[in-house]
Amino acid sequence: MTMVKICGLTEEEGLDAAIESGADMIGFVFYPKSPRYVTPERAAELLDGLPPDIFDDLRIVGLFVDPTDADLEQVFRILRPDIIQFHGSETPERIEAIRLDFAVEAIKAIGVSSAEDLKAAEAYLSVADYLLFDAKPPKDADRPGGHGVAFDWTLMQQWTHDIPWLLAGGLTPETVDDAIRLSGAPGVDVSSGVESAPGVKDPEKIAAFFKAVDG
Ligand SMILES: O=C(O)c1ccccc1N[C@@H]1O[C@H](COP(=O)(O)O)[C@@H](O)[C@H]1O
Repeated sequence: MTMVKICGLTEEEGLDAAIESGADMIGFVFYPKSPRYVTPERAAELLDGLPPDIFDDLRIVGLFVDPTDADLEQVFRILRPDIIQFHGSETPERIEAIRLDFAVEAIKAIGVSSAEDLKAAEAYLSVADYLLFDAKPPKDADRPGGHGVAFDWTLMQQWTHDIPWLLAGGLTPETVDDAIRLSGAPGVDVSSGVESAPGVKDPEKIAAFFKAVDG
């Protein structure tokens, strides 16, 4: 079974569609420059209405970009993500320290445009619980992800390490089956590809995405 993460949830409709479709992970973006930014209070409000047994099979991911301890504390005072997604330039040492201090698992996002980027990712093997391979952002971008941009999925055929990993970047219901086949990904992560507008998830696209993954 391919692991699926739906990221950048802001509204009940998208959250319900992700859960009904069987998401393994759902992500909240705690990066203020993102159109998918939510306050910790809003994320907690969205989660509060859910039956407790949902969390037996669903992991909550908090996405941060180069967070300070204060950024993390501000969120952890209100809700406790199971996993932090590090989507900035965090060093392996910084991730290791946060993992221990906040007793949380870690996804490290790696921007990929060449095989050299895969080599650089090896530095995170001992400190991350998962790696997430995403396209690099466009040059003038004000945020490092969530642009709907894909990279050459076949590059991932060179990745041979055992660590669990997710493929991200520009995935859609139309492309995800090819992406899995060409990359060999054990998991996929999508945000803009299942939206009707930036920050607005489309329940029909979420359902179609899962259908394509399972297909
Ligand atoms: O979604 C964002 O706005 C965002 C902001 C800052 C860092 C990462 C962000 N999104 C993540 O980027 C990848 C790929 O997204 P997409 O499917 O291409 O839209 C994914 O992990 C998002 O969660």
